[in-house]
Amino acid sequence: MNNRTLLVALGGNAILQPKQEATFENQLANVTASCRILAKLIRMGYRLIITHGNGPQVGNILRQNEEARQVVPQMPLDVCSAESQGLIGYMIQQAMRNELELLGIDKSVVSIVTRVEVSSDDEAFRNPTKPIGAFYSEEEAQAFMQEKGWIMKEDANRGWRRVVPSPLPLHIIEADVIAKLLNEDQIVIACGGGGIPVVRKPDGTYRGIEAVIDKDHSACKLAQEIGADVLLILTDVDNVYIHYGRPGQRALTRVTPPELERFRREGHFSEGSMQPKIDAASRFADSGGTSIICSLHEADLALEGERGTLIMKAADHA
Ligand SMILES: Nc1ncnc2c1ncn2[C@@H]1O[C@H](COP(=O)(O)OP(=O)(O)O)[C@@H](O)[C@H]1O
Ligand SMILES: NC(=O)OP(=O)(O)O
Repeated sequence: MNNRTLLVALGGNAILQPKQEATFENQLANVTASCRILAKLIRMGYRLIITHGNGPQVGNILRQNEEARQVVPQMPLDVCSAESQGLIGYMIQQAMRNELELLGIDKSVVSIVTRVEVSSDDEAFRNPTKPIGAFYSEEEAQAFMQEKGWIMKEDANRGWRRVVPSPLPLHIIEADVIAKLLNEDQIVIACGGGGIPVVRKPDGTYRGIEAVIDKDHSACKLAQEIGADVLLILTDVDNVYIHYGRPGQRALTRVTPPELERFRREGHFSEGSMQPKIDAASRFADSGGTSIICSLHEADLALEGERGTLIMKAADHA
């Protein structure tokens, strides 16, 4: 048995695949399958903190609010993020507890509504880049931009999506309580959807701000603040690749942050998908931790060093 602390960042596909309708049933089925895999890691003896994306969900909650605003008051985007933490946290909490029950493991699972400090001066507020909600065709996107004033961009050749500001996380406000729960052997779901963005006022109080933080960036920050051993970024590809999807494609198995930086400059990683994972993994490795990017389905093998892309500082590779 080992007692290492894993911060698991669950990718969007673990909750909703791009072509699926965003029904509760579809999402719960995906989350249940994902929790079956995560439960194996708990059986292997790892202590787990789970964080997750919320792009499709927070976009849909925002749209529900906008469409229903003649009937019920509209909530701001930070509140929509909080709602998405509850929605997804509930699904993971229920599915994970059920999977543990089936394995005869008596551990409780708890979701924390997590606030994350950002700067109101972050340049992201002038340049929205974070895709949320559903995918649309170019014609639909043009109509939304004209009629509703949305800012929309093409997302990795999969269609057009609305984009919102995505500032960098500065501090996980609930980090202390997350660490305490972990020490009490609880499985903690935290920083969902990158956390609820808030800014600190001069008097030390906080207020929410309308944005969606990238979950990979917050996962790295939380992993650093609670002293996790491994940042495990689970997605739908088995490795990070160079020349991805092109002739000469090659899987990276062990790599250092400076090597990744060289590959980034050569243009190997897509901005809206792999790049935030690379940034988060490199930053965590630079601060002395181990990062792994791998397929959700191979998480256990990746932790044994048999699959996935391992990112560590150069000296640790020796
Ligand atoms: N160099 C690369 N190596 C591997 N995958 C890449 C690369 N560049 C872009 N990708 C894309 O990144 C995707 C994973 O990112 P994303 O869709 O944001 O995942 P998630 O929703 O799981 O966080 C993969 O499906 C792949 O298409
Ligand atoms: N907040 C966030 O990064 O969500 P996705 O991973 O779903 O884009």
